[in-house]
Amino acid sequence: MASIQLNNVVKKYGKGKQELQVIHGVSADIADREFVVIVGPSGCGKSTLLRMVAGLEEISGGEISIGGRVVNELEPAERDIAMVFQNYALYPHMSVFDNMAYGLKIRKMPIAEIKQRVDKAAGILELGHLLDRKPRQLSGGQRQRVAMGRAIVRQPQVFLFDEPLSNLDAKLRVQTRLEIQKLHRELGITSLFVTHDQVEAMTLAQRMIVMNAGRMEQFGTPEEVYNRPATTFVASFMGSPPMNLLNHAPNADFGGKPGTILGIRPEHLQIGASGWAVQVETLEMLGAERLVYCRFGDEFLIVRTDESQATPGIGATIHVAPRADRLHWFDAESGRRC
Ligand SMILES: Nc1ncnc2c1ncn2[C@@H]1O[C@H](COP(=O)(O)OP(=O)(O)OP(=O)(O)O)[C@@H](O)[C@H]1O
Repeated sequence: MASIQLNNVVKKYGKGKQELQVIHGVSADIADREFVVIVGPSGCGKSTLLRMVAGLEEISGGEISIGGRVVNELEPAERDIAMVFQNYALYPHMSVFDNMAYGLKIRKMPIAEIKQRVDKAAGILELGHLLDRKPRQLSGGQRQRVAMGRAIVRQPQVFLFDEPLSNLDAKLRVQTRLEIQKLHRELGITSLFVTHDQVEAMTLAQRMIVMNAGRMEQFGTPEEVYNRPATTFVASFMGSPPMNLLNHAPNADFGGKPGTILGIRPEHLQIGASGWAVQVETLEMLGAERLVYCRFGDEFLIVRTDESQATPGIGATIHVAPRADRLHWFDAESGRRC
């Protein structure tokens, strides 16, 4: 059993005048066997949070527990975790087998058991035919699988992934994403996965932690985060193109109170005979779907349509109506969902 508890975790770098707080009290309960993605823009503190769980960064305040045991003071090797990094960190002069076996050898595990574990991991990751190769003789995707194999053979309580797919091309990322999902289904090891890519987060996560500037904005399933974003930050970070956030123009039409922001996703706006009069500024043709960028008073509105609708011309005035059951309201000052 390896749940992970983050209890008001704080991280500060530097001392005195140089002090910089980068994590501002993050709390989250991650269940045994759960796959949780930490997502947020560059610099929001997601790697720092992961490295604190790993024991690679000291914790400035709060508590981290793994499997019910407080690990604040424990060395990385004592935490029963395995980490997969973005740059794979393979030993170039060692074969694939030796790269996967290395961590077990230094723990003085009997060679027969090492062989059995490496063979099993190589089977799961389809690396069996590559065990004699050196890393330079592998593709990027294969190297990434070796890095995962090295984590698997340890049979840890927890997997920590730090942007492991960011060096792969688009096609390989999708494929490796599917492999990681399969791996998690088969092994059921509690996993924390860091990415700045919201598509990766939506597709991999059972639940996700959305971070912004060192704070947790929301912790929920992909559906919750997409359908009920807790803040304007989450609303605009998750979803491409982002949710439209309108400050004033149409609020009164829907009984919006002063000091509120109306959120509406581009796919929940319908072009028709009635609704808000907006002016088309640009169009983006994305194969099956189209994005219509409109000027709406002094605000901007993105509408997502498809080939079933006539494409409006640039400069035209069109009418768009939001789906009344898909409106989101946020407090203008705090940005929090009302
Ligand atoms: N050793 C350090 N000393 C001082 N500040 C640091 C140190 N390491 C990271 N930071 C700062 O902490 C903040 C969070 O960094 P972190 O690497 O966790 O962000 P991130 O969300 O993982 O970003 P990225 O996606 O770019 O890797 C940043 O502002 C960064 O500049």
